[in-house]
Amino acid sequence: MQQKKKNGFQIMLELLGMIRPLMGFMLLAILMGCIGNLVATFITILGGYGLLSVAGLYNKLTITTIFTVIIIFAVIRGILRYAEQACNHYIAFKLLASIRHKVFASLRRLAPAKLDGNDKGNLISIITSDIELLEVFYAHTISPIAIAIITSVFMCVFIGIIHPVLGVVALVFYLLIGFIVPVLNSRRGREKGQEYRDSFGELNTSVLDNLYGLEEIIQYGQQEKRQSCLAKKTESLEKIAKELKKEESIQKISTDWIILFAGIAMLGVSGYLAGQGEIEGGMSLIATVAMISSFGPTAALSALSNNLNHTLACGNRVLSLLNEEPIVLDNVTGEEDCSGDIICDGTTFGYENKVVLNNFNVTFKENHIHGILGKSGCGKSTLLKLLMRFYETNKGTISYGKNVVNTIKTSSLRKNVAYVTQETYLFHDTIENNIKIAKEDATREEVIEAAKKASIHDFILSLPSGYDTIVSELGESLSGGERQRIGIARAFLHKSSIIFLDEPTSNIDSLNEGIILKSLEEEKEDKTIILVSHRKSTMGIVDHMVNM
Ligand SMILES: Nc1ncnc2c1ncn2[C@@H]1O[C@H](COP(=O)(O)OP(=O)(O)OP(=O)(O)O)[C@@H](O)[C@H]1O
Repeated sequence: MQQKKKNGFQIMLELLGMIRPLMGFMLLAILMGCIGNLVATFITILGGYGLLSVAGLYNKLTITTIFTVIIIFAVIRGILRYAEQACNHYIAFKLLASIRHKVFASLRRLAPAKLDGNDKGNLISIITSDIELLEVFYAHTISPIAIAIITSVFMCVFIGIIHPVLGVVALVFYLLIGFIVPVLNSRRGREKGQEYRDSFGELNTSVLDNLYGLEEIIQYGQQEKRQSCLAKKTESLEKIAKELKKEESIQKISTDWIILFAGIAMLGVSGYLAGQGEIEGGMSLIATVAMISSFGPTAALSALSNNLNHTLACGNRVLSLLNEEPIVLDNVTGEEDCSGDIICDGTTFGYENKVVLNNFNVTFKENHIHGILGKSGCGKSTLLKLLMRFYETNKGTISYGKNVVNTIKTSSLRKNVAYVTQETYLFHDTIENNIKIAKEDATREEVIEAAKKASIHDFILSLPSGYDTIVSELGESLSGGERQRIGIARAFLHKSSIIFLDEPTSNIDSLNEGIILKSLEEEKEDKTIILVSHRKSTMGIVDHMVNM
């Protein structure tokens, strides 16, 4: 899957676009955050006024009033903080659920062609951890940015009322901490953030690869090599994580240092202004306290830039998946009729730059059994995939009767064609449900009838719970031939007028093969069957042979 190069701002805008339905909650969170943070700042400022009052330098409010207001502010701060966080998390988890739906819909749209050969580990890390990390963006990024801007403007005005020069000093430091440090920091760490997410996906792919190939690894003594390969990937991930942590430390140290310097600068400038008689001496203390105590939101913004690289890299991977264009678009309004001969007319097709079929012509007559022979890799399975419209031809046409395949409604095509692939995948469910995925409303009798035709009924009855046996309980103990026969039972149950079978009997003994072939022959009266096989015995039943 191709990831588009986008800058952080573009990614943020796209992620923000998704928040529209929950805008009310977001504004509420920002409002509560602003009031909460200002209240927290004013607790310290009021403390400053309290000190001045005790020293006899301030007399507009009594110390009791100041103390009472501080307590009220503290309670308000607690309530608002809780409500703000609740609001942000409500938005984040609602959005994560909706993004997950969109990602699954997108995978459905892209399957099978775009997902063919795609590294599944990477997809898994997008679906799980990348989406999960977007929580940071929705719950801990958007409102802090807005809160930092609003509270900083408010504090600049407050300090500016004491003296405009002090307002400008405050503005300079807010900009330094809330804008310049995060921008520089995220610029340094952007590539690293993307690199970290990509390496994480690669590690997932490797782990999956090793788990699937466990037997081959043991058989050919590849354990050490594979282990060292995994260790290398883990080490490189750790290296990137360390570098990101280093950037984070630099950011933290520089922010703390600037806050300290801001306090000193404010004290110096306000002290100078007090010395010049421009402001009262006590106001110098208030301006300094206001400056130091108001850095919470801007400092949080600065700290955000560490995670922002990670978050935006995740956002980019999720958005790339959502925006990916499928190779074949489903036809939702087309023809329903798939009856008639299946005709390939000048069919030409290639994967990327590799031509597999070149001007291929054939007619598969209706209600006949057709065999396809050809050396390995010549394109037999590819032809079946084209007939299923998993891919589209580059030139020439494929038609079912009078209808060209891409004018046929995709759901009709799927309903009218049963396709047994070389690998039958069994889901973690009962044997019955595994067969019933071909026809969800099938009765037990229909399932048994299909299983008998596929010569798997007796085997199923020999299992501890028969048709109710859970496949995962059997683990790997189902043989290749048993899996294949379950796949064939699905095709019989599907009750479609067309059946494509790709090497259906490659793992099946001749006795069971005989039963299946006999069942297929019985079906041919009203079915078009296309069989790909290297086995002479299987080809014995075909009416028409195509040599590719
Ligand atoms: N998704 C894909 N992307 C790129 N190349 C592919 C893809 N699928 C198959 N191929 C290539 O296309 C060619 C035809 O593959 P195909 O599976 O159709 O052959 P086949 O005749 O069915 O082989 P076999 O008899 O071994 O099953 C092969 O060279 C294969 O490597």
